[in-house]
Amino acid sequence: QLPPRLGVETPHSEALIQLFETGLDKWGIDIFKVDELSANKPLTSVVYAIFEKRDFFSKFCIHPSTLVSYFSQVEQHYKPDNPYHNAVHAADVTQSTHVLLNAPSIGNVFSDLEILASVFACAIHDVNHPGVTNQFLINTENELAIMYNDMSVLENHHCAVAFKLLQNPGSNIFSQLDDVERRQLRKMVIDMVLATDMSKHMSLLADLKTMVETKKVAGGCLLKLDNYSEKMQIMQNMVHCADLSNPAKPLPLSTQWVTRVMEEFFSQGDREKALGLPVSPMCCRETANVEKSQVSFIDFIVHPLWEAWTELVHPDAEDILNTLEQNRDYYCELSAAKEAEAAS
Ligand SMILES: COc1ccc(-c2ccn(CCC(=O)N3CCOCC3)n2)cc1OC1CCCC1
Ligand SMILES: [Mg+2]
Ligand SMILES: [Zn+2]
Repeated sequence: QLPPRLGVETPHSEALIQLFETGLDKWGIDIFKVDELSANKPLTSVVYAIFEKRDFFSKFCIHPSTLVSYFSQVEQHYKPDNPYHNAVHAADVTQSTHVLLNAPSIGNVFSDLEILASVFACAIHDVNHPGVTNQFLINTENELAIMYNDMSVLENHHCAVAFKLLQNPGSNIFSQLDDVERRQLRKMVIDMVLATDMSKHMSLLADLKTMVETKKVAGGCLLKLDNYSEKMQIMQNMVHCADLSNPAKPLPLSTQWVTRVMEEFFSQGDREKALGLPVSPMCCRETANVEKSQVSFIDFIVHPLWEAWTELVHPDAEDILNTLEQNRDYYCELSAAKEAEAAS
């Protein structure tokens, strides 16, 4: 028999259905409200709503109860005590990618299987995140760093956990795919999740810029990309953009994410201090300059990436880039005001 609407038991199901009716396809849905209304099952409810909206249940013969069984386990494997890397972040990145996929200029570029892979990759991209960086795991010779030989340690772990959970009884949402599709999906998901490792950022962005230049030459429209590597480049950058989309969301959402990521960094800094390790950049709660860090993060990482993405899908992401630039100015002014206050 069918699971509850949106796959989650909550006293606020009507309000949640309303919120998805108006906001699921919008950049800037209040994902923290989704967390509240879904009784802290934001990921399961967001994935269920997207699968329903994209008709994935029938396209891929997925029984709703199988989806709920699998993503409830995935959701449980996101650590709720992480201020940042928790199921709300996973739901946020998944819903953000769902919106990016709706851009008219990439409307007919991706197959249903590629869209399924992208949505799935986002949902699981940080599963079982320990709330510390790859560098911390390497520096402390954590068993995960030993397991993955210091290479994209977290991102390899997220993939492995997600695919292991698929093997639990009644949880294999891909059981009705044929072997070729299942192998293709697995490869696409691994390629996307491993690309969320910040150490891949510069090469990913360089390739995106090259593609944008080529696209310009080809008369402005996105070619019907035929080879896997070009398509995968766009999918990897799309998921990476969504993973780095906090500063490009409406300010009330963006500031909440800043508080959360800093809290997670500061607790890592506390642990490094207690271990007698050098405290990582931006992880010292006494000396970190939160606003300045956001401005440099936007100037050196987020804006260049979103500028390239906006060119690729021109003009579909103009509003997102504008919001990013407004938010950057806000943090810049806040930083200057703090400095002025400190000087007075
Ligand atoms: C809301 O603010 C942020 C939101 C997201 C990020 C961010 C950076 C890289 N990623 C991708 C995943 C990754 O590689 N990480 C996860 C964060 O820790 C570093 C390794 N995500 C950074 C953010 O702010 C910066 C960190 C402190 C001030 C500037
Ligand atoms: Mg990650
Ligand atoms: Zn992430």
